[in-house]
Amino acid sequence: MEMQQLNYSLSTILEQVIITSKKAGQAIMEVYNSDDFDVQIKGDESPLTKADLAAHNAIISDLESKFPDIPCLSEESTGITFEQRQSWPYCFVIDPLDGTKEFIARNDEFTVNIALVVAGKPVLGVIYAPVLDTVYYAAKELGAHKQVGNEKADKISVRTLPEKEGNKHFTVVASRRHGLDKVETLCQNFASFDLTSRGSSLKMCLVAEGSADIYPRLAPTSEWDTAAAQAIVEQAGGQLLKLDFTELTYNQKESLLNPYFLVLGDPEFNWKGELVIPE
Ligand SMILES: Nc1ncnc2c1ncn2[C@@H]1O[C@H](COP(=O)(O)O)[C@@H](OP(=O)(O)O)[C@H]1O
Ligand SMILES: [Mg+2]
Repeated sequence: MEMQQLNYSLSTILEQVIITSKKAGQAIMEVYNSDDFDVQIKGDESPLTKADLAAHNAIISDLESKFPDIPCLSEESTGITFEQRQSWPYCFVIDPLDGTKEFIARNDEFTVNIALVVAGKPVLGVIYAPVLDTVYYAAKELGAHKQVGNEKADKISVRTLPEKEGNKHFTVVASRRHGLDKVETLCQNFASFDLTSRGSSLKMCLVAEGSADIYPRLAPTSEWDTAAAQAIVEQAGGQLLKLDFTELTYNQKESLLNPYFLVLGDPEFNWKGELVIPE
């Protein structure tokens, strides 16, 4: 499917999606500050709060009115079958509140994720962290940016691996909650590395902005957890790849679960030669 089928430019969509992500962030903050989360447990045993639903509603009503011909696939959408979405040439892929467990734990590391997927690839992504009032955004051919509050937006890019005592030194970012033992195995050939943790899509933003070198995700995620971040990482010069080093795709299969994946910074480094990929 060609890009020109979209009825809007990516810069028009990006401008609106940033506004929408901040509105969703405000809806989340109202719940965060009220102490009335009303935590329920969903069918997949993940938690759901009033904030997830308030953010979902804010995003859907905004995007449906601004871009009526672009369908929305949100973590909190129900009843959309694969048969229906299979025919979509493009769609928004939305996680209204990524890091619900971090939200409940009150550690501030949660985000609103909105991506535009065209023909299976994320071409635009916005990640907004409401407590940090920080937005990461990117679109194809427009680069990746980070903006804190009302400060000037900075262009971001992945970094070249730093050296320590003559060896490459890696900053590895990992989930607080999932797959840490497997990460240690994956990194066993690194001469030196340090580990840092973040909730939600902020892990991928750390690689995109050149604060971390690799984020291995050896635990389950869904398409809305990665679509926006993949656009940002790629525009920042990095990669988000499956364990066989091929690309992740979106809205191409019935299951919305992602395979395990690697987020890689330095594009010049021989990651394939250095990582110990689990079976
Ligand atoms: N068993 C599972 N299946 C699918 N996704 C899972 C999962 N366990 C965790 N996740 C995903 O991992 C995300 C949190 O990752 P992390 O712990 O790295 O911050 C969750 O985002 P949500 O908070 O949006 O549900 C959820 O989507
Ligand atoms: Mg999520």
